[in-house]
Amino acid sequence: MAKKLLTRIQLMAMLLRAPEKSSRRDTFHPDELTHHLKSSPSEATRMYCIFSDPVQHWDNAPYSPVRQLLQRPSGQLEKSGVFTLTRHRLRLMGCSKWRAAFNFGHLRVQSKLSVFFTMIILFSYLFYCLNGYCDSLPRPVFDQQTNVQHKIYFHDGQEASPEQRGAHSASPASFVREQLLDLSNSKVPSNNISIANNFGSKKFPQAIIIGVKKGGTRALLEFLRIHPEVRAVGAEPHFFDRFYDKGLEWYRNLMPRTLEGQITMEKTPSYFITKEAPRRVFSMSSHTKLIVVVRDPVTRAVSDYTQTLSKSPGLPSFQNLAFHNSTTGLIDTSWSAVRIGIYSKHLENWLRFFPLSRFLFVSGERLVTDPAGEMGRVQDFLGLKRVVTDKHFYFNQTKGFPCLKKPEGSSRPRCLGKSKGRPHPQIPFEVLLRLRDFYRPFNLKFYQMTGHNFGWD
Ligand SMILES: Nc1ncnc2c1ncn2[C@@H]1O[C@H](COP(=O)(O)OS(=O)(=O)O)[C@@H](OP(=O)(O)O)[C@H]1O
Repeated sequence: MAKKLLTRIQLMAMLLRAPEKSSRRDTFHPDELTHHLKSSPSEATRMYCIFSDPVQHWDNAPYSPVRQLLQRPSGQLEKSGVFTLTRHRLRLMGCSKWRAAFNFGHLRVQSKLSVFFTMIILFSYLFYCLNGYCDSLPRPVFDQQTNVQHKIYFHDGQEASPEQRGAHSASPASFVREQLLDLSNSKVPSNNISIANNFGSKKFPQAIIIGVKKGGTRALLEFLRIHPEVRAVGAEPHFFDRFYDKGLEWYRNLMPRTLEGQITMEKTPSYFITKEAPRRVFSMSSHTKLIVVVRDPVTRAVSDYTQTLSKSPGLPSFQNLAFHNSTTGLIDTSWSAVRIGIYSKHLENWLRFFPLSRFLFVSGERLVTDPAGEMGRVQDFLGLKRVVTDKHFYFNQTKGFPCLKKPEGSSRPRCLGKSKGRPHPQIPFEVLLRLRDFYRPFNLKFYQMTGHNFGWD
């Protein structure tokens, strides 16, 4: 038993070895060769013999057993022949290179066991994939949900402040590492690589969640992904702001495959504040549906700051960044955390290309207090059946947010990751008040533009 196991291991090692040089032809005797050819077939392995010079080997193999084996049914000798032989026999024939595969028909119990275990591993892998877990292989797409410093730098095309920049490792490698880390931390199921996804085709998104940063965009996307007719990229592609020069085909390739009737989606909240984004999206398709998750700009700014602070603990205080001068109370609109919240300004830019009917404004607050209600509106807007309903949500007391009973690709309940729903630092009341005053006219304008009072004032 042990000996046979050893032989098997030797054989395995042999198969894994680099191609060998043939042994010299004059080292064998015809009788010896015949003896080898008669040996037990159970030891046999299907060998693919590749001759460096087939004609020469043919000429130099005058012994009939060898000749029979080498000769193809057509009588022609080919560069690559298939034989049932042991390694030793192949050496004798002067194979210069060879490859091998197990001849299952001849395997004994131990081998069958190893085949059995291999099959178990394969089936487990298949099962795992079909459940959507194996599609998180590294892809050329980046998620920005917790990549704070990166977002400060790129989110609105503005450079970060020196402190923020100092904390940010701007190298592409670290960026990718952070992005992948973020994806794995948040356990966001992604859709790109999956055995189950090999059907359908990759299409440009018909609907995009274009904003706003810290509005609740991740929650919305994850809720939507429960819908069987929605397929979405898990990570944020950032095509229309950062990677536009990669071209539309690059972008389309990031998309998951969809079947007839399914909607392709993506979310990149920085599109909303990117000047060039409306024109770019429009030139991809003027029919693109645009979803904007908006949240009270004051809370949004604090949320944005909280995220930055979590990555750069040495960050100046909120009020230091929010005000040009704390005594005059002049708001610094060049700080992205403040500027993103001027929704009416950004919307104006989009309305130059898209009619209002192409937009859906989702309330970030209602997405927390009434996720099913808000999801109903979203599904209607996308022309989908109302599949995602209140039965999909439960309120997690510890998290303080609604969570999914059964997210996509999982049978277990799941809340969003730690980067969502972080406790905010205490900001002085008068600072918040001043900021609220600042936003009021912009909010009113935004209510008028959208025909929806979000009740932030
Ligand atoms: N269900 C649920 N679970 C957790 N968090 C939720 C949920 N619904 C909305 N939110 C709010 O989403 C805020 C983060 O917004 P985004 O996902 O748009 O952030 S990001 O721009 O992608 O970084 C996040 O902001 P913070 O509370 O400041 O962390 C949440 O308030």
